[in-house]
Amino acid sequence: MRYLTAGESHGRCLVAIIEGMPSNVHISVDRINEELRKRQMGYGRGLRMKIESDEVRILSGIRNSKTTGAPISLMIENKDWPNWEKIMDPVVSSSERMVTRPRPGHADLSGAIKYGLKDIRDVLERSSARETAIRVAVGAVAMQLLEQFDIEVHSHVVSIGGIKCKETTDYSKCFWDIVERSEMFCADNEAEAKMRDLIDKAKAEGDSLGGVFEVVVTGLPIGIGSYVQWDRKLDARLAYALMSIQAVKGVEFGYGFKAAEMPGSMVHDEIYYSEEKGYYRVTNGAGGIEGGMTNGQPVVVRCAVKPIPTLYKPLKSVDMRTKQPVEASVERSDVCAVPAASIVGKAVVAWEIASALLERYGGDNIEDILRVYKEINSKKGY
Ligand SMILES: Cc1cc2nc3c(=O)[nH]c(=O)nc-3n(C[C@H](O)[C@H](O)[C@H](O)COP(=O)(O)O)c2cc1C
Ligand SMILES: C=C(O[C@@H]1CC(C(=O)O)=C[C@@H](OP(=O)(O)O)[C@H]1O)C(=O)O
Repeated sequence: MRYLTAGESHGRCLVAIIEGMPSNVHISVDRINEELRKRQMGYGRGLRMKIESDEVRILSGIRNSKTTGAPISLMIENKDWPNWEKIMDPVVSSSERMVTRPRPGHADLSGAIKYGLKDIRDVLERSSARETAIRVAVGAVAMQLLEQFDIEVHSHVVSIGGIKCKETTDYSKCFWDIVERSEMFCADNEAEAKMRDLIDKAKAEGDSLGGVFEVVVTGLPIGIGSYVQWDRKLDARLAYALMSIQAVKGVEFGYGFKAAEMPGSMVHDEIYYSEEKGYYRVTNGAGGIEGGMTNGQPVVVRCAVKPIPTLYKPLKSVDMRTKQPVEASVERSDVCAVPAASIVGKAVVAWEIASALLERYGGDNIEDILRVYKEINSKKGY
């Protein structure tokens, strides 16, 4: 499967085209909108989230709530568009609110130089994480394919600005209920309260914060992904997808960077076999992936998100018109978007897992794929 997105942050809308989705998969629009709603949540977001109330419109490829096998096109309208219509007009030129003071940490400076753009607006409009709204819609379609196989994708906030949640490896349904009830997607109320205070402090000081989120995929069979070619390794594909999220600066699986400090005897997950379970493990240091393939354990991947680049107390910059020292531009911004990023993470992981699953079990319609899937996975051992 593949998809592309288009659209500017303050343009009319965002769109995506999905290609290669099998037919007869039941798709609930409410389920997509639920993910879109969650992406808008999280303490620390700016005023833009009060303007937007994202809802997907399905333009093609789904009829009577089922995929037809044809390309699926999705659209989300920007409610902010009427406020930007003059500035963003595709035909009539406007020099209103030109941006010439690049923000350190954003795409502004390199983007303007690379594309030869005088107005940084032409960079920020597309580099903006507004684009992640449509990626979440795409991911919510992939999640509904995975649900046919009882594969679930979840995410939660692990830390913000250095404040960490209690560690957990309990990925039972009840854990997810707790996370879903929290505005910050954090399962630790005490930590969440401290995170909110820290966000208030950063906001008052004109600063911003980053953090860490974790995505967990449960219900996976052995053998999704492959070791035979570099670009088919599932961990590599997931890392690529996650690193493509605006502000994600690090990815680790299982014990991740900690494994580099531990002996092999404590890192690797010993192998057991029983008639009832087949091959199984009792630990998950590998984060569910060995040799670029799922090993039957939950996939556990964490992402480091850097602090938001736009600061209300701006950093030093240079005006690209005059080359004089100035303060970086600031229009409006989030202070912290780690909870939102965790929902985007969940979406891109769902997409990669769904794509790799289809490569493993093939088929043009969901019934054929499920038949092959059940036949292969009914064998407990080899
Ligand atoms: C959900 C989300 C919301 C974001 N909101 C903002 C924001 O309000 N202001 C800002 O400067 N950056 C924001 N960012 C981060 C920038 O988009 C990102 O840092 C920028 O595109 C540069 O890309 P890079 O950080 O991956 O190098 C956000 C990121 C995410 C994931
Ligand atoms: C619009 C979204 O996030 C935006 C991401 C973003 C950036 O630079 O990445 C900058 C801000 O844009 P604006 O200046 O319009 O407020 C955020 O609000 C969104 O997440 O839907």
